[in-house]
Amino acid sequence: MTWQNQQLPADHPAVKSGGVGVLIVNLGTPDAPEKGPVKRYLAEFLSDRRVVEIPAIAWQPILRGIILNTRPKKSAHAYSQVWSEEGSPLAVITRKQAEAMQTRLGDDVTVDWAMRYGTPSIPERIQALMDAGCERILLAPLYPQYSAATTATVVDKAADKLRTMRWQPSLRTLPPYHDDPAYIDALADDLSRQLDALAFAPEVLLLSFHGMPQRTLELGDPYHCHCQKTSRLLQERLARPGLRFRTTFQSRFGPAKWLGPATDDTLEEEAQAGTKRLAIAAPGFSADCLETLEELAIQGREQFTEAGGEQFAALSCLNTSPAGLTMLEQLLRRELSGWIRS
Ligand SMILES: C=CC1=C(C)c2cc3[nH]c(cc4nc(cc5[nH]c(cc1n2)c(C)c5CCC(=O)O)C(CCC(=O)O)=C4C)c(C)c3C=C
Ligand SMILES: [Fe+2]
Ligand SMILES: [Fe+2]
Repeated sequence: MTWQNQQLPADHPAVKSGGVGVLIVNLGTPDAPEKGPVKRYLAEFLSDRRVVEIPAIAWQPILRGIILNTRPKKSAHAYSQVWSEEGSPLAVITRKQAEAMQTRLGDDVTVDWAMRYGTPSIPERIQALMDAGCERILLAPLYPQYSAATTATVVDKAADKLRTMRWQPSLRTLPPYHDDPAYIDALADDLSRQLDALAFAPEVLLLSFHGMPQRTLELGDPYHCHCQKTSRLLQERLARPGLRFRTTFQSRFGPAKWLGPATDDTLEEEAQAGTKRLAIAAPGFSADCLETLEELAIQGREQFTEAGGEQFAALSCLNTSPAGLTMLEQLLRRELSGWIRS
């Protein structure tokens, strides 16, 4: 960053300028695994019109009258099962990813992190980057597969903040990277390493992506196609004798039809069909979170073993693995091109 004060008149306020910032963003998480904080978080998340595409006049009474009075207790219990000493896994891992990027990218850039819902918020961190002199900001939503409910809503939130600013930073956004060789290589390396380290050889590797309403596919959201392409490219790289792949969608929410096949149904179906050894990976999540640590690793194991399966492993997300960080550095450097020395 450049201090330009020496060029300013003596009575001019101090201004920092000329810096480059990176803002890594993930979905968001409650501040504590308790009913109140979970309710606040869900109220913000599920009021986003990009997430629940039902007119507010119909949706808000259902959300406020039913969902926010029932779900927070259940979700808080689920969060309490995965919460760590340092906090919510999603927030902790995202912070560590940002710290690692700061180390790798060096002093040319200021790296920060934010959550789309909850804290630290996108507007607060954009302001902090501006205050630190970053006139150029690379906004990096860590969603390999684009969806309106994830990637687009991050950009919306940043734009809301920019709308309030007299002196706006220049903004770039990290494109989806679902088929980027750097991403596929990182997943292939990291998942191969994890498969090799298992005490058993799985018959099936289930690749589970977060679900979306089926309607989003019909409306033109590329999410489903991005997930299928990631899955195909990854399968080509992970092929090994005796290993079969399935691509599934998890975390169904609400009564509408969601993308399928559903992860939970598939776990049961596989066990009932005689599969005894199964591993599951979640390539669409950049960081382990409630959806992987509780829904897959805890509930998924129960579903599989109760239906007759014997050996089950939930593989970790890229998180702060060397392969994951190297990929992230590569993607960020590419998008920072022209802004920093390469
Ligand atoms: C990875 C991409 C994600 C997509 C796509 C996505 C869509 C989506 N999610 C919901 C509803 C919920 N998701 C919840 C948690 C959650 N979702 C993602 C990611 C995607 N969601 C993550 C990383 C997390 C974990 C957050 C954490 O704190 O660890 C939840 C909250 C938890 C719960 O109560 O079960 C809900 C609700 C919808 C409706 C949707 C698409 C329209
Ligand atoms: Fe979700
Ligand atoms: Fe879930």
